[in-house]
Amino acid sequence: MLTISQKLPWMFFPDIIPLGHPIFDIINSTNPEWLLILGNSLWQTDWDLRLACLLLYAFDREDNFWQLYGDFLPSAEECTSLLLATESFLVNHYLTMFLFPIAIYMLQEELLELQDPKLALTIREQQHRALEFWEKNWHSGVPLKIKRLARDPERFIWAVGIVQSRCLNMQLRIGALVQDTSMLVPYADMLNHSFQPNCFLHWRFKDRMLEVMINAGQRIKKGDEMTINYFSGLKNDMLMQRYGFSSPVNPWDVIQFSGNARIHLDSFLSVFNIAGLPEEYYHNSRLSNDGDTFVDGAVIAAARTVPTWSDGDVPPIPSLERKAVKELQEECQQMLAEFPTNSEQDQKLLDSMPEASRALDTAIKYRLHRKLFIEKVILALEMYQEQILF
Ligand SMILES: C[S@@+](CC[C@H](N)C(=O)[O-])C[C@H]1O[C@@H](n2cnc3c(N)ncnc32)[C@H](O)[C@@H]1O
Repeated sequence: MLTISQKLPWMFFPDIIPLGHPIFDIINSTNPEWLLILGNSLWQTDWDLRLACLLLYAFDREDNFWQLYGDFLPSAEECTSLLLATESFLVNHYLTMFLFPIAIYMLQEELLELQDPKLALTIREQQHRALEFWEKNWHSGVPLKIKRLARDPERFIWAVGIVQSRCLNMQLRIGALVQDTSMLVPYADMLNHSFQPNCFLHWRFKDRMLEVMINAGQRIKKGDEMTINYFSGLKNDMLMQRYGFSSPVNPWDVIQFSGNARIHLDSFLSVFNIAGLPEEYYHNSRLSNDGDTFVDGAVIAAARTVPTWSDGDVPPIPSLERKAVKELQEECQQMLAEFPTNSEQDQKLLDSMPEASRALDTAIKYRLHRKLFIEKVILALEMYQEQILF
């Protein structure tokens, strides 16, 4: 396990850096504040740069476990982190598939394929930040024992991508001290994320062990995948920033509506048998028909994101409710129309390039997931207006 904590002396557990090693000074020059969510970004502080330095140091130390574990980590080509997105020559599939019979090659940026300029900009900023850090600390005059940790910026940016996508951020109690800590935990870092996980992680402070526990009410059969919830409440753009994946059924995803139309939350929730409070909405499938698979995280997200009247504001009137549904659907259609491609084209594009780089594949899936989410909201609104019962 590699851990780095916020407060001085930042504890290494185990403590692997000998006093006086120059990597110690490089880590010490970073901002030790821990995980702030500022605006749209999760990383205004340097926990990832600090842990990347530590990881690179661990790889370099002879007979260290991390030299072996490195074989389990994804290579730059395999890692989904968008920090590794590059400029690449990509066959312009829209043109080849839909307009021209001959392949037209164009210089495309993988990040543009997100079809989300704000997210692309954030990732670009993250890339520059990592690059600047490498340039500052890996200049030509540094000693060989630093130089060989990351001979080129790609190696350092890969380490930051690994750290961001595989690190756990936890509050640990060690003795009387409670520390905000970033940890790379071998094997636990192989667990995938789920919005309905069957496991969770627990820090056993007595013997400093991280346990994988099974969630209450869950059974894991042989062959079942064990999953955990990386972070509650992360929208797809945030999941992309940190982990390089997105989901079409992320219950936390959001659509920013700008019109005045609103529907009644209680009637919407009851049509889809969604129960609980906004922070813990769940689908009460026992109340639904057998085999009802329509409600998933996307419909739960719709309940959170569609503008609604709160209880007691105004009584629901069917004709007004239907009018509001229409307006909300039109706004969703407008959002879909503003994308340069539709979901069908995105899916075809994905199917047509099984050899695409991980970053490109991830970027196209992200924009596809966005569209599938909006389409599901449109459909949910359609079903709602058909089923409003008063
Ligand atoms: C902590 S690692 C999990 C183990 C990883 N799948 C592996 O093979 O080593 C995090 C990475 O796994 C992938 N991942 C985790 N959960 C996922 C999910 N629900 N959907 C798609 N990719 C996921 C993403 O690439 C993410 O960056």
